[in-house]
Amino acid sequence: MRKIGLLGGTFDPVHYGHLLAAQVALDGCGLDEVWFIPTNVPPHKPQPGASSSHRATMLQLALAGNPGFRIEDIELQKDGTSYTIETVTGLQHSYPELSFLWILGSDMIQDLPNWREIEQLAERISFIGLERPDQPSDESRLPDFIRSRLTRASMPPMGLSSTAIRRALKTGRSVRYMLPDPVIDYIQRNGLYES
Ligand SMILES: Nc1ncnc2c1ncn2[C@@H]1O[C@H](COP(=O)(O)OP(=O)(O)OP(=O)(O)O)[C@@H](O)[C@H]1O
Ligand SMILES: O=C(O)c1ccc[n+]([C@@H]2O[C@H](COP(=O)([O-])O)[C@@H](O)[C@H]2O)c1
Repeated sequence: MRKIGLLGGTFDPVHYGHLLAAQVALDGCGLDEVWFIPTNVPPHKPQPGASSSHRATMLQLALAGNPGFRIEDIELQKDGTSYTIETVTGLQHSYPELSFLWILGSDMIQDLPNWREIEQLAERISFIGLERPDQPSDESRLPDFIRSRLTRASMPPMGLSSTAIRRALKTGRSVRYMLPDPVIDYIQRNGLYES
């Protein structure tokens, strides 16, 4: 069965932390591909600063040239909040021949017990967790049913976040080398994150 890693996120904007996380999961966990899933409305954070269409275009620019990466727009096709249980159920229904794993950083690992229908989600899919330097996760605090479905992939710690990038852009500081140049050009051409 082909193994597909799913990296869900707001990608507001996409940055090298996302891209490296996807690449180490691909290489380290024997995945065939990683699909990036931009949320419509994220469940546990404020509305994104950029529209769905801008976030999807930035993602497209960032993924160009990597045959192992692609965008899956299932969440953008639906109105309202994007719950992972619905996304995973939908993808497993559409692609019964594929095996899916959900990739997430340590901030989200800590948050898993609060996700919608997490027991059912953990029965459907296992998780690949990556440490973020600023947000260490304590696995011993996770319930057994999540811990038993969690594999770690090791990643050179990258203290990048979309929040820090939006803040830098707002105050006119450079974001060079934090995200791909074509994405920076797109942000500037479209005047994103200025206010
Ligand atoms: N630097 C990073 N290292 C490892 N994982 C990351 C990193 N940045 C984001 N991720 C993971 O990628 C997924 C999508 O993240 P998201 O799009 O919310 O980015 P973010 O940088 O956390 O955004 P924001 O700062 O707006 O909250 C999440 O699982 C998150 O934990
Ligand atoms: O399904 C849930 O309850 C749930 C709660 C929080 C986050 N998620 C998913 O986790 C991914 C990363 O979330 P975020 O907030 O860091 O963009 C994204 O795909 C979200 O839809 C999902």
